Amino acid sequence: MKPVLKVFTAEAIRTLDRRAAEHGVAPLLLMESAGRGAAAEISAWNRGLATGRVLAVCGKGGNGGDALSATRWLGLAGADVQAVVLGTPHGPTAEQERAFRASFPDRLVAIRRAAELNVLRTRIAEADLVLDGILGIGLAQGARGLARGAIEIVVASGSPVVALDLPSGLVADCGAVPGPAVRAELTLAMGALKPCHLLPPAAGLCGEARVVDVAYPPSVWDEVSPVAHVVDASFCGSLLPRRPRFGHKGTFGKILVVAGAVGMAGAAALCAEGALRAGAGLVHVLCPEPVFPIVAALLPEALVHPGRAADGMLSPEAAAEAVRRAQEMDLVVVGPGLGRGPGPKEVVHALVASGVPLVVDADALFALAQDPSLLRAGHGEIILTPHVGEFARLAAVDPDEAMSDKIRWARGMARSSRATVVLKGPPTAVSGGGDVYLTTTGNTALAHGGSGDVLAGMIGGLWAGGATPLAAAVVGAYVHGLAAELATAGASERAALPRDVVGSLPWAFASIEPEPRRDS
Ligand SMILES: NC(=O)C1=CN([C@@H]2O[C@H](COP(=O)(O)OP(=O)(O)OC[C@H]3O[C@@H](n4cnc5c(N)ncnc54)[C@H](O)[C@@H]3O)[C@@H](O)[C@H]2O)[C@@H](O)CC1
Ligand SMILES: [K+]
Repeated sequence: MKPVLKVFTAEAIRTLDRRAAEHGVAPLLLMESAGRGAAAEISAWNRGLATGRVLAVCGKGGNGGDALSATRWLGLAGADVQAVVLGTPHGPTAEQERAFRASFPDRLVAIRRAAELNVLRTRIAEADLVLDGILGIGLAQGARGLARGAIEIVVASGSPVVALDLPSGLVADCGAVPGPAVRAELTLAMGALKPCHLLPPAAGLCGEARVVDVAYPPSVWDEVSPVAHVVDASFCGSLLPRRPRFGHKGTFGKILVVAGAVGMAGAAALCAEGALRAGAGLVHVLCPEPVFPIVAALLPEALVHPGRAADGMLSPEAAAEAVRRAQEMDLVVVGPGLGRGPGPKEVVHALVASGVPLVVDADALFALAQDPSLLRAGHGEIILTPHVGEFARLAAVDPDEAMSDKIRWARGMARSSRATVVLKGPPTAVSGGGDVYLTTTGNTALAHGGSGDVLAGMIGGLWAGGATPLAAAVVGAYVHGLAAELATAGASERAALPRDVVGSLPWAFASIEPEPRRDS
């Protein structure tokens, strides 16, 4: 079983191509393996469309060659195939053009000028399925010229599209959509996933993304490093902290949750429950005195302490108590529903300065963003759990840029702050400054206020239970998403709430726990 799915940049794929050629594997052999694999995948995906009228729209580069090869194989299997080639192909793509003409005479038309694009319009109207081979990883900016015209025609046609490697018009290495781009029902990533298959908004144009094997010599994979890893259940299961059979509540970690304000008592309760359900032995909550009875009533398992309050929030005077209580714990989760003002700011700054291990979430991220230098000066271990908006404020970057390039940004902030960064999803990107891990579990049930509070608590619970900060963050994000999926099995994503998600955690954890579930 593959523990993780690796994600590669366009540059890494070009290195694979180059090294394969240096090992003596001709580009045409790679292209043919990609094309044949794509044809098999398309047939498995929808046999009816794969044996109907199939039109390949091909650029002059390698992506066009993939489409010509795949379509030739579909034609050999009985499909009624046509190809439109834009411009004059070179290299292996020219070989593919010759092979296509030889196999299906009069079924290939070459377009050299924009004025001839009407041919494409006519052919598309007659097709049941379009294979998009206009542009692949060769695109670094918005498509221009013939390619752009062809993309616009494919989009306007509304025909079902299978994209080869990536929907034309996308840039492989990020989720940005720099110009007109094809919307595919199925995208066949050649050799490996690229960031555009995972990151919004580009990932929204890929439809279902599947990987097609390309016949690289196995050794060349060792010569490139993935830019990210998509984690799965077995990988997360292997990262779970062990639960010794004779363990007691002290064995599994003591956590202080510093959270809540008037009107946001639920955030503190959801966070504490997330920590308990992620396995923490003891969870204390420090919240402003006015909400103390509510938090205590919401969660009988937590030990709740009333903190000094001003304006319905913790007051600056509560900072000393927060630090004192923190020092008796394994770690602190600070931020959910904490509010914004001098009290929360003072509390957060004092906790960061104290050096206690911290999960910093929500309003505590806001307090940190007011003085990010504090983060770099802090000497304790810190996990930051921002959503894109919070991240943008902390890193002083445009939110759209942070979202579409979150692999790079998560790693960059982890490096500059020396914290573990959880840049929340979908997908969620986690990095401790080295590898970046993506979790793709979850659904729109998580798009309700309160979800993040549960996640911050879970990460704290896993960390206190013995996971490394990176493992706690990865497993927390993965299982949080799984719990949302379980909470919506046979139920509506719109109606499932964070408390349903938190209630599904026992089953979500069970689905990743390796057997046996306990150590003796
Ligand atoms: N070894 C190989 O030959 C393999 C090729 N593969 C395929 O080859 C693709 C990469 O091939 P290429 O490097 O030729 O790249 P592409 O096929 O993505 O496109 C390159 C072409 O696009 C044009 N172009 C670049 N920027 C443009 C812009 N802004 N507007 C319009 N046109 C633009 C270039 O002039 C060039 O002709 C992969 O995506 C994949 O589909 C893979 O199947 C793996 C094996
Ligand atoms: K394409």
